[in-house]
Amino acid sequence: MKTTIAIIGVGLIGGSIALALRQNPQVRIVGFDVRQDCLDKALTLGVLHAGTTDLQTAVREANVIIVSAPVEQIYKTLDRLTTLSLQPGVIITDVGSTKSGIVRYAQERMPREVTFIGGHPMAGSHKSGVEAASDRLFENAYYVLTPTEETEEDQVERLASLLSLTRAHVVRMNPDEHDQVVGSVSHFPHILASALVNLVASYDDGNAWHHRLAAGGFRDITRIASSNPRMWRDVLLNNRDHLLKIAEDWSAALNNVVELIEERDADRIEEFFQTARDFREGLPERKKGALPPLYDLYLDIPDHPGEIGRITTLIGAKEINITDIQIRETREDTLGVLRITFRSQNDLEKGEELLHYFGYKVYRRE
Ligand SMILES: NC(=O)c1ccc[n+]([C@@H]2O[C@H](COP(=O)([O-])OP(=O)(O)OC[C@H]3O[C@@H](n4cnc5c(N)ncnc54)[C@H](O)[C@@H]3O)[C@@H](O)[C@H]2O)c1
Ligand SMILES: O=C(O)C(=O)C[C@]1(C(=O)O)C=C[C@@H](O)C=C1
Repeated sequence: MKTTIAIIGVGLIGGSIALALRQNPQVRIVGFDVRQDCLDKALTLGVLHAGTTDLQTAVREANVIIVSAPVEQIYKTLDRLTTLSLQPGVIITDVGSTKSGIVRYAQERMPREVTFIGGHPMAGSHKSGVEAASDRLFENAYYVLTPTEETEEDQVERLASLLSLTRAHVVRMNPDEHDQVVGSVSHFPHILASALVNLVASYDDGNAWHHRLAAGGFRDITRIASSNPRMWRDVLLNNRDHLLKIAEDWSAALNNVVELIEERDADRIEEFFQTARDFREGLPERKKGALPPLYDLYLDIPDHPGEIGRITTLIGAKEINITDIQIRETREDTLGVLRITFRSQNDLEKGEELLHYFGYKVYRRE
């Protein structure tokens, strides 16, 4: 029997879930978005079977409704869903980056015949929109579900079994515990990355060497500062209490380091870095499959006519397959950053070696 899934908000996350679920031929995906252009793109990319800007049409036949809009819009969507005609036994879930507020809100409003189960796939990107969606975005990531004591077990199992098509590890957590943990490993790092970028930007106003010299380290730690500002505005406002506590702990931790520098305490400064390194090295690695960004290579190119042609000729001559090539930015009119997307890991490695051999400075990360 066919299962109909309604995806409410067909962007990066909604689109990625849709792509993963539609691999099962028994699944039919109907998308709803407030923007017709997002639906058009999703239909062109083969993400949806059907798309509509009418919420009632999207959810009428749905057995599972996945709300994948920005957090504030999740609340509004839940309100609207309570007024619409839904299938008996329907499961509604969301993908919001915060959980306590949303789960409480749903519990207070959803009628008995509807099961709401909070959800949060712990993978994503600083990119937005369905064009960045991938069927393997969640592969080997954790997908957190936050059922409550009242949630029927067979409904949780039904949803977990459906979501296993994303190849994520579906786990269960209490919503408040989720918000504390994710606050420290995801939300707070986004604050730090953006605060650091803003600090350097303010220095850069007086001395433009700051952005010119910003190299690998700065780029690595600030990638997530390129994320969608609206999304993160909602996340911070929704995880206020945990974030305020984490910010307090952070201030104390930073003050500790400042003291060590003031006291010129070489041993403890080294210990500080060693402790961080040990924990960082122990983090589980996500072994993903063909997620396209894994095959991206970035290289600085001189702004000479014919330079890109030379690079593609070198790559083509060695029969290395590329799927995309893009000029990312131009620095100081002398250097540009070229992103080359290779078809496979093997192609990427061969391309990297070749370009390095010909004297190009190549990076795996932007
Ligand atoms: N980006 C990430 O890394 C990430 C990871 C996990 C979870 N999330 C969560 O997923 C959700 C979506 O994030 P995203 O990165 O996919 O954003 P996105 O901007 O790529 O997509 C959001 C989509 O929702 C649509 N939308 C906006 N308001 C809507 C409404 N009222 N009803 C229906 N659709 C609406 C937008 O038009 C857009 O197509 C957010 O709640 C976010 O917290 C994001
Ligand atoms: O990879 C990124 O760019 C992300 O920020 C993904 C990330 C994260 O912080 O890890 C961001 C928000 C989510 O809710 C889940 C995952």
